[in-house]
Amino acid sequence: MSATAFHQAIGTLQSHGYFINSGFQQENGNTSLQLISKGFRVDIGLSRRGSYCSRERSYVVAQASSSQTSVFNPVSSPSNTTTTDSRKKSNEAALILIRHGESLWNEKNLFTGCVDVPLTKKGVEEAIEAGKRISNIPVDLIYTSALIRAQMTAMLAMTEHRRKKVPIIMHDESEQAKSWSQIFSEETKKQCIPVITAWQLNERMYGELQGLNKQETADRYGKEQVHEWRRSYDIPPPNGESLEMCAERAVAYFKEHIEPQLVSGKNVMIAAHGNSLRSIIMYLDKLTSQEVISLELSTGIPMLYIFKEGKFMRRGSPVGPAEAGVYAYTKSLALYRQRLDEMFQ
Ligand SMILES: O=C(O)[C@H](O)COP(=O)(O)O
Repeated sequence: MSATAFHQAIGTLQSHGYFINSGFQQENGNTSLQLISKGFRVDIGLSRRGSYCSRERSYVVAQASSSQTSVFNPVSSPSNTTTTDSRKKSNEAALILIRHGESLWNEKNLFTGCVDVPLTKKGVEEAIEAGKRISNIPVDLIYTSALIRAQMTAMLAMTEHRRKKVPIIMHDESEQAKSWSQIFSEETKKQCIPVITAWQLNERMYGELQGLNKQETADRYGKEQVHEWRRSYDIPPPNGESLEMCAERAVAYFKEHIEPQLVSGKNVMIAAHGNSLRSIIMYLDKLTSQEVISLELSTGIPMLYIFKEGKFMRRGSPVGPAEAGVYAYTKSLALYRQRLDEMFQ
C-alpha cells in the first residue's frame, strides 16, 4: 500500500475527529504505517473501486476528539446479555451498509433491478472479504432485501464474523411459517442474529431496461440519457423507478423499522443494492439531489456509520470510484474489538 494511500487514510481519520500520532517506517521497500500504540487498534481498510488494498491492522494513538468523550463501558463480554445496559449508556450503535457482491448480471453488464439473480464466484469472494472487514464490529440485527444476491452477501459475510453467531432468516410471511420456524432454546437463541428480509430494500425497479445490456443501451439511447436514468434523482427509466421513488420505500422502511433499532442501541447491518443504498446514504449524509448523482457504490465494500445521539457519523466508505475509503472505529468500537481479542485469542 502506498504512502499516499496511508496519508489519505490518516487525513480522513483526522477529518473524523481523530488525533493521530503516527509515523511511517520503511519496510522491505514497502512503506507501512507503523503507528505507536498506547491504546486502540484501528483497522485501516483502504479500498478502491472493485478491488482491495491489503488490510492494514495498526495500533493507533487514537485520542478520539471531545465529541466522543462519552465512551460506553466496553462490552464486558461480546455476548448480547451484558451489552444492553452499556449500549443504553453510550446510546452509540454501529450501522454497516453493504452493497451485494458482484452478481451474474453485473458480470454480464445487464440492468438487473428487481430481477432475482445470484452472485458470481467473485461476488461470493467479495462478500467473504467484506465479512473479514466487519469481523470485529458488533452486529445484533441484519436487514436484507428480498433478493438472493443481497441475502447471500449477508450470510457469507457473517461466516467471517469473530463472534460466530448464526444469522437466521426470520420467516413471518404466515402464522404457519412463524410457528414452524420457532427456536425452543433460549441459549441457542442468544447465539443467533435475526435476519429480516424486506422488499422495500430491493434494488430500484429498472423497468424496461431490466435484462438489457448497459453498453448496448448507451449505444442506442446515448451515454448521457443512460447516465441520467442510472444516476439522477428524479428521472425514472422507461416504466421503472427513479431514485426518488426508490427512496420513498427504502428510506421510509429505514426510518420506520431500522432507525428505532439503532436508537435502542442495537448494532445493525444492511445488505442491499446500489440504488436502494444510495437513497439511504443520501438520507444519512443529507446529500442533495445534485450530490447524489456522483455517489457510486462498489459491490461488496462495507461502509460503517456510527449512530450517536440521533446523528449518523460516517466512519468509512468508498466515497467515490477512485477515492480510498477508510475504516475507522470509534473509541468504544475499538474497546469492543479489544474485548474480542481478549476473549477469542
Ligand atoms: O440493477 C442493476 O443493474 C445494478 O444493481 C445497479 O445498476 P446501476 O449501477 O446501473 O444503477
